[in-house]
Amino acid sequence: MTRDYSSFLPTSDAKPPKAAALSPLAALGWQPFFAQQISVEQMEETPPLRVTEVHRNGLQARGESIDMHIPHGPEATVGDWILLNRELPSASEVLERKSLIKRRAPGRTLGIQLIAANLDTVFVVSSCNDDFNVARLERFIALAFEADLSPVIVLTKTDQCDAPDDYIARAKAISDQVPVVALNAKSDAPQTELAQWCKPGQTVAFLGSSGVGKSTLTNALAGDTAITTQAVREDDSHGRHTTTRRNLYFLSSGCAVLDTPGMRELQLTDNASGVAEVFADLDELRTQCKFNDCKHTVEPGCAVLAAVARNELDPVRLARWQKLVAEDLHNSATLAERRTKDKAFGKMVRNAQTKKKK
Ligand SMILES: Nc1nc2c(ncn2[C@@H]2O[C@H](COP(=O)(O)OP(=O)(O)OP(=O)(O)O)[C@@H](O)[C@H]2O)c(=O)[nH]1
Ligand SMILES: [Zn+2]
Repeated sequence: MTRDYSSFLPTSDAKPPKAAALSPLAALGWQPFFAQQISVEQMEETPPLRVTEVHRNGLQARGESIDMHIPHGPEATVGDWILLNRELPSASEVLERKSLIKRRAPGRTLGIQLIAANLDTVFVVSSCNDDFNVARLERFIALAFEADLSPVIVLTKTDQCDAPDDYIARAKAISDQVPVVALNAKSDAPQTELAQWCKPGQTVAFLGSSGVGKSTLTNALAGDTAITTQAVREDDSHGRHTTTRRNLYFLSSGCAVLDTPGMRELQLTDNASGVAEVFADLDELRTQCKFNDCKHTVEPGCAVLAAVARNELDPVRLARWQKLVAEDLHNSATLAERRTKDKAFGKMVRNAQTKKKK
């Protein structure tokens, strides 16, 4: 039997297939992961809204034909989905997150800052110049892995650099799980080079220090979508006002982009598995050390030090790994201590109150 496949072949006047039209919610990044958390009745009663901005006095959130301010209440960050409580918006519920980027709050000794929720891809941006710093890239990548995200390294300003290949090689050496893209952010390159991660219905973000080209990349992806960078005034840890921004933009292509301010200080906390994933080889090697609690400094039978001695491991990279592990342990421990103290204090207060009532 001969089969006729002609109906599957493109006809001579075939036009390129159009991107499937997204529903209004899908265009905001609504995905099956969120839909399965609520019933159709709940969708009507408490419509889902996506948090597009975080302000000092609340959140800005958008849904189907809704764009509104939500007063403080839900513990949400940019990218979160909340179920709007129409009577009491501040009591709106936050849906379970697909991914969450957090860091230790800068300045303050304790506390966690939620940076972005429900991203699909995070672009870790650095430039082919003095900004380039392997330790900082590893830090951002550990943060992304810990957040359940697949990171991509983007190296900008290739047009201002004589030897971008050197930067590209160093970036590629960080992890074989992380693709590296090098480009001139001010050209057409971002649209094509980043296209595979910026599909309709996806949410992406750019993370990196100030001046590496995050806004330039956002604008390049936006094409003709007008993007106005809105400055948001926030209190910093010392009660001073600082101008920051963290906005989620919805591009006409159907992709959502989060533009974050430059982050130089990035302290990891509760990030052990993210660090282990970046340094997967070292994490494997350490299991072969003679002692379980080996610090890989002077111990006999240390498999890590043996690899250094055989020139199979760069001691500088080892030092970076040890620093991140130590920092994460320290920050996670102080936070856990604080939580225990808070609990103990709460109990003491409750006890005192019950005694008073008696
Ligand atoms: N030549 C060249 N200039 C670039 C490139 N990427 C960014 N720039 C320029 O670098 C400067 C900083 O870029 P921004 O996009 O504002 O950097 P940012 O990361 O958003 O910085 P913050 O807003 O401070 O976090 C701007 O003047 C850009 O035009 C690039 O690939 N090539
Ligand atoms: Zn060891």
